[in-house]
Amino acid sequence: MSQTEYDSYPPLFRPRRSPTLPSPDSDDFFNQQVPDFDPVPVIDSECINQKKLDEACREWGMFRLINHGIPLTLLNKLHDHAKKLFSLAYESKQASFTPPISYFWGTPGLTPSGVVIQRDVRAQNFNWLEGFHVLLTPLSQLQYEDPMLDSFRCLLEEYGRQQTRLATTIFEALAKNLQLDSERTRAYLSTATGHLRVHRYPCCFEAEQLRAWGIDVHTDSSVLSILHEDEVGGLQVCSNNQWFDVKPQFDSLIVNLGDMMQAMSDDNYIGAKHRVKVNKHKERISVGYFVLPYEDTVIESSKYKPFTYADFRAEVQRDLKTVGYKIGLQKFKLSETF
Ligand SMILES: O=C(O)CCC(=O)C(=O)O
Ligand SMILES: [Fe+2]
Repeated sequence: MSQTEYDSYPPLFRPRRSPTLPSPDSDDFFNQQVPDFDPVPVIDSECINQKKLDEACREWGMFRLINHGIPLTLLNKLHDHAKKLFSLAYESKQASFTPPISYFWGTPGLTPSGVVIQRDVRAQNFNWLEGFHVLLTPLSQLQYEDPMLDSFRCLLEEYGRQQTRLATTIFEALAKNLQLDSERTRAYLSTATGHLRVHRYPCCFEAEQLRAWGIDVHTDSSVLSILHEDEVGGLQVCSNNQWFDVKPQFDSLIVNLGDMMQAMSDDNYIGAKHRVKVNKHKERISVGYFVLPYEDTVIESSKYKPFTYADFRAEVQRDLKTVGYKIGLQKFKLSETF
């Protein structure tokens, strides 16, 4: 890449001196080798094994979904388009996108419409990523004049439809295992809240000095998140206090449970703790789908005070502004009674 090609990077991410070329045998933490072994439990979407699904949710809060039915051509096109848009000049990305597709960088902490939440000064560590936050429901009522943007919109819409289908199937299987009654099953998943985050993780040339993360350790606030990633790798998941590299596999998806699912399951299922490493020499693209409960539905749980997603989101936004990070479910936990 020539120096001008870094025009697409947010200024803070641009190399301060010429980036060093990768040495062929370097195999350090930031110069990832794709792991041979994949630790994440596998679930076949065409024939869901309820017991295996239950175990994966209890132990990992994450599983790999195979036979998901999303055409590879759609995935390829979506990634190609995303790469093209990310390679536009940073200033033009900042200027050209408004909801329902908004551009962000440096933090995944956004308001529902995709505006970066200004965090407390103590948390001015940047996450080494940029992205498009996409609201799916309004997307279908819109057309862009720019043909490139409009074909991106069409791909996002189709991808969103596929994700809605999968999220519904997965949630029904989870609700069955948890024996949620049909009224709760209906109220706990609102596919109208579905949104996408298309990410690019730029190269981080000074990874050792900066100690940066693509995304720092977190749990998602969602009911479910469904991730598709390219072949670069970098996603890690924590299970039983140990970190594992998730093996990138272009033809499968990674599903992780969010905080809402953890609360709905009375803590029997885990909201997966995960993070993304930076890479010194390769950019990475991933696309996440996130789905929430209806905002005013009260989530009843034996472990938490009754709360709505709107309460939860307000608390998370307050925490980001005041302490700089998300405290999350802990804030709603009922004190243990002995
Ligand atoms: O890019 C990834 O692999 C993970 C993204 C993620 O964790 C998130 O957006 O919450
Ligand atoms: Fe996440």
